[in-house]
Amino acid sequence: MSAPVLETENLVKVYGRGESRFDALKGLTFEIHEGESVAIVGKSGSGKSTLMHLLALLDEPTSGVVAMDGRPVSQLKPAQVSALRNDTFGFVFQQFFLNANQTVLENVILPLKIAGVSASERKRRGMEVLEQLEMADKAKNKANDLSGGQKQRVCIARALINQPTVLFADEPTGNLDTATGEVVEDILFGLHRDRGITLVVVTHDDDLASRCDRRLLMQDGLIVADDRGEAAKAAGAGVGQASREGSRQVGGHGKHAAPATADGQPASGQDTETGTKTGEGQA
Ligand SMILES: Nc1ncnc2c1ncn2[C@@H]1O[C@H](COP(=O)(O)OP(=O)(O)OP(=O)(O)O)[C@@H](O)[C@H]1O
Repeated sequence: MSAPVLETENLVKVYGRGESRFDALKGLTFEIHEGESVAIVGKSGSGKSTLMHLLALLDEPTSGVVAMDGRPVSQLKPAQVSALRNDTFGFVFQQFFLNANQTVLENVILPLKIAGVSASERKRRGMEVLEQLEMADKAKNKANDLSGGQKQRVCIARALINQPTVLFADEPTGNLDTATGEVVEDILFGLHRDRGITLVVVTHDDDLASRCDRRLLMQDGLIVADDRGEAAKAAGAGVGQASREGSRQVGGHGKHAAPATADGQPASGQDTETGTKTGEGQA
């Protein structure tokens, strides 16, 4: 089986303190392997989004380890974490987080702008990815003019612009009607199948979850089931392997080891995060 791309060890997240303390994650140890599609499922409040934010390096754990290609993220400087996030991850959110007043193309190329890519190269790559998502004809439209499904395609295009190895999607079909949601699902699983992108999806949608290789069921801050599909089991990755393997020490360096940022430049990923979180309502 492929190498783990993400690992956690005894991951804990506590919000608040004193009487308002809330233990959102209570010590999670598991691995996500390169090329897997993983659904994080569970009731509202069980900790799904909290877990995704920690895996995606958008938030820090209270204790425990998140490791990327075997390297604990806590060993990296903030600028390195941001660069790693920007270079390796793509994000798709239920709420789209598009800038309503910018064009489709401008929204899609924002991560490249932050990364300092030249204007001509930005446009070339932006149009390329819009073509892949059959949205090139809308490149000059304002993001606000699009339908929900079109907006989510633009979000996927933006998520792909940096050629991520891991795509995180938080309720990607949550704002879409069933038919449009299926189209978006097909795009995500097509990327997973054809490009080997690792897919980590938080969802309440059983249909979407069932298309993933693996489902992590969360309950009260714990993973209470790690359900792998038959194909994964046949490949020797039966249920329980994650927790057995997870107890081993994480360390070493992999191909996603932090990019050199010795010059201490501001993290492009951090900026990207700000950029991708530009809510429509704020635009
Ligand atoms: N910033 C915060 N401060 C305090 N508590 C928080 C914070 N963020 C989340 N929580 C709490 O942590 C728990 C887990 O939240 P989380 O958003 O991870 O759940 P979820 O499973 O994704 O829920 P949903 O399906 O409703 O989105 C919830 O009880 C939530 O109220």
